[in-house]
Order: sequence, then structure tokens, then C-alpha cells
Amino acid sequence: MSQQQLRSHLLNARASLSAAERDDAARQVGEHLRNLPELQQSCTLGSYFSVRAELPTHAINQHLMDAQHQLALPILHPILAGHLLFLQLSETTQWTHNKYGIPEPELNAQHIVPLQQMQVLLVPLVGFDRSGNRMGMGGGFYDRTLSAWHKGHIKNLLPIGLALDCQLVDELPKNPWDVPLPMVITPAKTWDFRS
Ligand SMILES: Nc1nc2c(c(=O)[nH]1)N(C=O)[C@@H](CNc1ccc(C(=O)N[C@@H](CCC(=O)O)C(=O)O)cc1)CN2
Ligand SMILES: Nc1ncnc2c1ncn2[C@@H]1O[C@H](COP(=O)(O)OP(=O)(O)OP(=O)(O)O)[C@@H](O)[C@H]1O
Repeated sequence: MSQQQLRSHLLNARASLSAAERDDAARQVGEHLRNLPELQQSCTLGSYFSVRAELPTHAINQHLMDAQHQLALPILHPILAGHLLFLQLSETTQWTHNKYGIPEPELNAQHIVPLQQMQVLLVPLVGFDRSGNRMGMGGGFYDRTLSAWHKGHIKNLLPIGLALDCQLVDELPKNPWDVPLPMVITPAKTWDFRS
């Protein structure tokens, strides 16, 4: 199966769940997340605004903010194509849509949160395998975002993929630019690939 075929196979698997099943999955993922040692004190997290058949992040994000964590969401970089910026959320956040139809905070330079200031980055994915390899939407956004972390330049950051259990495959094809995730949380379990 080509990478593109595998991606559409996984997208179909994800889309076959009902909205209720997805919400239930998000509740379980949220619970695993809240039990993480890294989240026992207030910290700064990068998250994302889920769309379409992704594991819903709305309730998870709300819970994290209610627990006094600082939350930043990605926007497509206005100058550096293929890169993301993360913007801190507040009560006064103004919203817009990016070219993929994904809601994002309006650009405000004062709200930019560099990865160096985050303890946790929640990462969307289309598929992951038993070694933590990740397949995304195909834009390379998170591979670019995580490349400095991968090189060891951002020591205090823990990237965590969020997924449905049907997004697990035995083995993903690996590209040279792919950044494997140290952790993925699904309803069934917290996959820790660090040890
Ligand atoms: N919720 C969420 N936000 C995210 C991501 C994500 O995977 N999920 N991204 C993760 O990287 C980035 C956006 N990446 C994306 C890449 C491709 C498509 C997409 O729908 N592509 C269409 C082609 C659309 C077009 O070219 O205009 C497709 O593949 O059919 C969507 C998002 C940043 N924000
Ligand atoms: N660090 C990087 N520097 C330059 N180009 C990159 C980098 N990472 C990925 N790319 C480019 O991005 C493209 C898409 O990569 P890939 O299909 O692995 O994306 P993905 O991980 O599935 O998507 P996303 O991270 O956006 O969810 C590739 O053509 C690759 O050349």
C-alpha cells in the first residue's frame, strides 16, 4: 500500500466512528491525560482545534484550561510556508479560519508561545505505529514543528499524539524527515515509547 493509500485507509477508518463513539473516546483520552505526572501542576500546553473525524479536543482543551493550564493553539505561519505558530488562548481570543477550514486564533504577535515555553504539545495524527512513528495530514507541519525538539534542542517538551484506537497500525513507512512521537494517548492506553 502506498503512503497515500494508507492515509486514506486510515482516514476512512477514523470516519466510520459515530459522533457519540468519538466523544466517548475523547472522554477516555482526557482522563489518561489528566493522570499524567507532567500535568499535575499548572503548565503551558500546545493543543489543536480538532476538525472532521479527528478525536474531538474541545472538551479536553476546556478541561485543561479549567485546570489552570495555559493553552496555545496552532496557526499556519503567515510567512514561513509549512510551519506553524502557537498562539495563547484567552477569553478575548478572536477567531478566524485557515485555508483548510480549521478554526485558528487571529494572529497577534504578543500571543505567540514558543515551543521552548511549553511542557506538553498535543499532536494530531492520522496514524501511528508500535514504535511511535506518526503519519499526519501530509503537510509536514508537525515534522517541521518538532524537528528542533527531535535534535535535542527543546529538552523540557513532551510531545503527545492524541488518537482513536483505530489509528494504530503495526508499522508505518518511515520518511527521513518524520519525527517519531515519544507518547501517544488513545482511549485504550497511554503508549510510552521512551523506554
Ligand atoms: N485539527 C488539526 N489542525 C491542524 C492539523 C491537523 O492535522 N489537525 N495540521 C497537521 O498538520 C495542520 C494543518 N494541516 C492540514 C493539512 C492538510 C489538510 C487537508 O485537508 N488537505 C486536503 C487538501 C486540501 C488542500 O490542499 O487545500 C487533503 O489532503 O485532501 C488539512 C490540514 C495544522 N492544524
Ligand atoms: N523538517 C522538514 N523540513 C523540510 N521539509 C519537511 C520537513 N518535514 C517534512 N517536510 C516535508 O513535508 C512534506 C509532508 O510530509 P509528511 O507526509 O510526512 O507530512 P505529515 O507528517 O503526514 O503531515 P503533518 O505533520 O502536517 O500532519 C514532505 O514532502 C516533506 O518533504
